[in-house]
Amino acid sequence: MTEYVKVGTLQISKELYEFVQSEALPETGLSEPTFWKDFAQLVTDLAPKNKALLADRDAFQEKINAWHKANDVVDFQAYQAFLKGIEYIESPVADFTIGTKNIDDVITKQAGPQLVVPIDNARYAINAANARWGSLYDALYGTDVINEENGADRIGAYNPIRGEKVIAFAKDFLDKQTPLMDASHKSATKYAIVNGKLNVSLDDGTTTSLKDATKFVGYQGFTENPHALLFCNNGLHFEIQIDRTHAIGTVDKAGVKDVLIESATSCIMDCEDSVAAVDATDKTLVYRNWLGLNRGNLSSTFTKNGKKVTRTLHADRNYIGLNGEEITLSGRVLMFVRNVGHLMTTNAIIDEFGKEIPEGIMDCVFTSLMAKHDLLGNSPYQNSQKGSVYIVKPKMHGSKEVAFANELFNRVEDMLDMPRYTLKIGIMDEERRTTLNLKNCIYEVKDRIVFINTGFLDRTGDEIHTSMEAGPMIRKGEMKTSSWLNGYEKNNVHTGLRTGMKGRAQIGKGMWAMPDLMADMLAQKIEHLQAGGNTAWVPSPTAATLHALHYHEINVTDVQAEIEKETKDYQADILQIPIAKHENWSAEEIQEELDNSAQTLLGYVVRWVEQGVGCSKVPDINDVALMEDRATLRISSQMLTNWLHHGICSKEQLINTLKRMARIVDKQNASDPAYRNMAPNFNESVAFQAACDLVLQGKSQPSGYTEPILHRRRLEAKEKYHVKS
Ligand SMILES: CC(=O)SCCNC(=O)CCNC(=O)[C@H](O)C(C)(C)COP(=O)(O)OP(=O)(O)OC[C@H]1O[C@@H](n2cnc3c(N)ncnc32)[C@H](O)[C@@H]1OP(=O)(O)O
Ligand SMILES: O=CC(=O)O
Ligand SMILES: [Mg+2]
Repeated sequence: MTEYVKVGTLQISKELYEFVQSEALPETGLSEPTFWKDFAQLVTDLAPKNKALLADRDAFQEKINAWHKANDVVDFQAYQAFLKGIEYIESPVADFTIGTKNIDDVITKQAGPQLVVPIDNARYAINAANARWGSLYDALYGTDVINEENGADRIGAYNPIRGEKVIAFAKDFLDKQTPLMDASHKSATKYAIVNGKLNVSLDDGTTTSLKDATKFVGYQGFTENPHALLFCNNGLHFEIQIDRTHAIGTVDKAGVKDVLIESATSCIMDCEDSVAAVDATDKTLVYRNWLGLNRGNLSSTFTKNGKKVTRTLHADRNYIGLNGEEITLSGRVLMFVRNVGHLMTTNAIIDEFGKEIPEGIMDCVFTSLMAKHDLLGNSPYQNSQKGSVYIVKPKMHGSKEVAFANELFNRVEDMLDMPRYTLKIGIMDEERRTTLNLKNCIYEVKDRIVFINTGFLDRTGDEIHTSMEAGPMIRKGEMKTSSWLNGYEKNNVHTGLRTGMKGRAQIGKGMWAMPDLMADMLAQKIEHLQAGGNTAWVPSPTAATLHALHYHEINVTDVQAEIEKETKDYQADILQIPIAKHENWSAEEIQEELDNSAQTLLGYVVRWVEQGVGCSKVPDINDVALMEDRATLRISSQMLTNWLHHGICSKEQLINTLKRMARIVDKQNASDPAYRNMAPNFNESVAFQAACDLVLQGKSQPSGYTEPILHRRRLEAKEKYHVKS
């Protein structure tokens, strides 16, 4: 049972209250009574507006459902006119350019990977903050980028055959991005700095230098014996690291032990879809970790490979420039924090009417409050060099909801005594009404926006839910190549560029959701840059290091300059509903799709509900480990709901599929001592019941979101299994 402290008209969970009083508020210059008084007023003023916006969502959905029941979607003109008539498609505002100021260079000048991490996991979150720099040798050695042919397997201790392949790959990278005049880095025997230039001795006794001397920018150590050489290419850095006493350096002709890559330039510390935070205890952990990141003192101690490790934030990296000047590069990513959207309420704080307050309002206040410590220099490290706080706001539908976020940000700035537009916003373009009205959405925050990003996973869930009544949807795997999705991706980049984001903001692309398939990522994710994205999401630091290689290959600014010339309007593509021509599906194909969705859904839900894990690697039907979070769950649950609704499968078939897949998921988790089987007592399993709710009640879930059911069932599980809340 949550214990509350009454402060003015609010009741605040004791745990959260004490955390704010003793850890978050001190050294912010804010007075506690004023803080809570302002907080109460904020809730009084904004909670009703928040509620009204949610009612608008429901009203739109009802109208759309009714239209589909009464009309044939093939009549595209009528459909488009209907959406305009109900103002689901808004009238576009006049052309404008964003005017955001005080944005860090990472956003305006550096194209690079964006890592996402569940913030409730301190070990991962610190790792993510430190993922600015990553070892190329480790990223190659540990993943399938280097194949296991000809004895190069990954098993056991260091395999020199594999090591050779790693080194060859890395030297090919050097030859491509920082080529030598008439020689390969593979022939280098010594690197030195002579007269402010890189001098490379070769194994034939000659010396050479770089083809483009400007790419070499600094070093560590001595000119005769540097231990790090710093290069910059397309705005991203990397180091050749030299150590002739190191196990790898000793067998390398030039003593090279590694290539250190500037990897995740920015990172999203996620309070949303990758965490399971359902009550005051969970939310306090989320806020405490974010505070620790902003105060620079978050640490995590754990045992790895039999050794006790304490992980803390990395310091900056220092080099000597070619004129002897000192160069300092950040040792950490630029941190964004993703708040929750407008939907959920939280029992961590109860308002004057005895009601839970909107969680999005609470997140905005507290994540901004923690970030004030960064602004005030209460940390040995600085996140923003420009005095900004970077908040990602997900799951907004249309421009009125963005305007509401802007109002909330204004109010929070006033409350926390921050200059106007300190709080920057990243808009997730991941709901259909935002995609269709993206220009208007950007306009509402034109002086604080720093990114738009295609959250294609949520967006796919919303596509299915919005058009639930239009017909059965195409299979999950076909979504990627569908017209609406391609139109949506293009529209995002074009709208960003037309509103002046080139050189001013991030235009981001979505998550690589197969964390173990790094060879495929390396082959495919370059498309995100070719499509004009100056950042794209990766699930792990290793993926960030490998994805960074793409930014060395392609100069995104040049790509954006080309795309800027195009004038196509993508609305007609975006409105192509992905209805299936299902008549040709065989029984096997249908069952295969049901199995696949049911397996990933159960594999994710069981850990969420029973263990409070918000992001998991779950094997699909082909044993490919997929990153599953609440957005991928939204897709699989809405997919199953849609097929059930349109009679592609029966309820009995669906439940039998879930039961069969539950047994498989139980087996997959057999080695986890904390795991509770779902089979055979399905009625006893809170997780299995949650999965059934998600599918059977999917039609009535707001926008097809999974949060309401997950939260309810997680709270039930916490009570049943006596987990502290
Ligand atoms: C649609 C959307 O909203 S997408 C955004 C939400 N998704 C995410 O945030 C995905 C983030 N990624 C993750 O949470 C994880 O990578 C998962 C759950 C997918 C896989 O986790 P695991 O199964 O533990 O991964 P795995 O065993 O391969 O790797 C663990 C190691 O990698 C590190 N790691 C993995 N992912 C991350 C990450 N995102 N950030 C930092 N470190 C990470 C861990 O710290 C750990 O290293 P350590 O032992 O030195 O601490
Ligand atoms: O948040 C990301 C998404 O794809 O959804
Ligand atoms: Mg999302």
